[in-house]
Amino acid sequence: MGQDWTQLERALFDPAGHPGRVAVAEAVRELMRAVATTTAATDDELGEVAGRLRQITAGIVAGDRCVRYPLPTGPFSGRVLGSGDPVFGMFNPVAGPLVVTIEPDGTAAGVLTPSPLFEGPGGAVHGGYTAFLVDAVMGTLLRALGISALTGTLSVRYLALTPLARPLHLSAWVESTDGRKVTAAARITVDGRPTVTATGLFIAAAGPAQG
Ligand SMILES: CCCCCCCCCCCC(=O)SCCNC(=O)CCNC(=O)[C@H](O)C(C)(C)COP(=O)(O)OP(=O)(O)OC[C@H]1O[C@@H](n2cnc3c(N)ncnc32)[C@H](O)[C@@H]1OP(=O)(O)O
Repeated sequence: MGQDWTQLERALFDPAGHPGRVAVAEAVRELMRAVATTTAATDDELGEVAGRLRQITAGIVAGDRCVRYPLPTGPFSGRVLGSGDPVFGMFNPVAGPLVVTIEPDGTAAGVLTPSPLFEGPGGAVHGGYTAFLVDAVMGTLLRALGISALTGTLSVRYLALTPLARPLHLSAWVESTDGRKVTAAARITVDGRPTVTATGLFIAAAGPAQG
């Protein structure tokens, strides 16, 4: 494996260097969950909250893109430190954030308890969301292995409903490489039982890595 992310990149990426941005993202995550699930607040109360929230938003001033720090091109190992991306990003309220570690054996392992915001059929996790997670873990693993690649084809097999409010254990590994085509695989396990398996055919960049 390459050099440890913690030595080379932490100063640039560590969310500890941006406590205000991390705190506001976490507060908004909690807000989104409360808004989507509350049965206690009345419609009038929520209408009044909407007005206050719009004032806060106006004070923050939205941009066009998420704030993210440049990705290392790899190889790297250890805990993935996300900034603005929608899966790992400590600055992104939509992100879990998923905590993923690149293991010394060249695999990825992570854990996330999904928010009710991603509820799908049967009170379980939405299948599009689990597909999103496995794609991101495989893509990040490739990045950690020094391969800058985009997903060409993603195949997801849903073995069983993935329950909400339980820790999802994600893992990913590389199956094979054929020129620019890299096949990775991933799995989601809940309480020791696999609920999702996936295969990703990733196409490595022909030119220099993109951030
Ligand atoms: C801190 C946090 C870190 C975070 C780190 C970030 C990780 C995030 C991970 C998220 C991953 C994503 O969601 S990525 C976003 C979703 N993906 C995309 O938007 C990709 C959109 N598609 C494209 O840009 C393009 O079609 C590419 C790059 C996939 C391929 O175009 P290309 O580079 O011109 O490829 P081309 O020369 O035509 O083909 C090369 C070979 O690949 C095959 N090939 C080409 N396309 C495909 C395909 N879709 N599926 C299968 N195979 C394909 C061809 O048959 C050929 O095989 P042969 O003839 O050589 O045998």
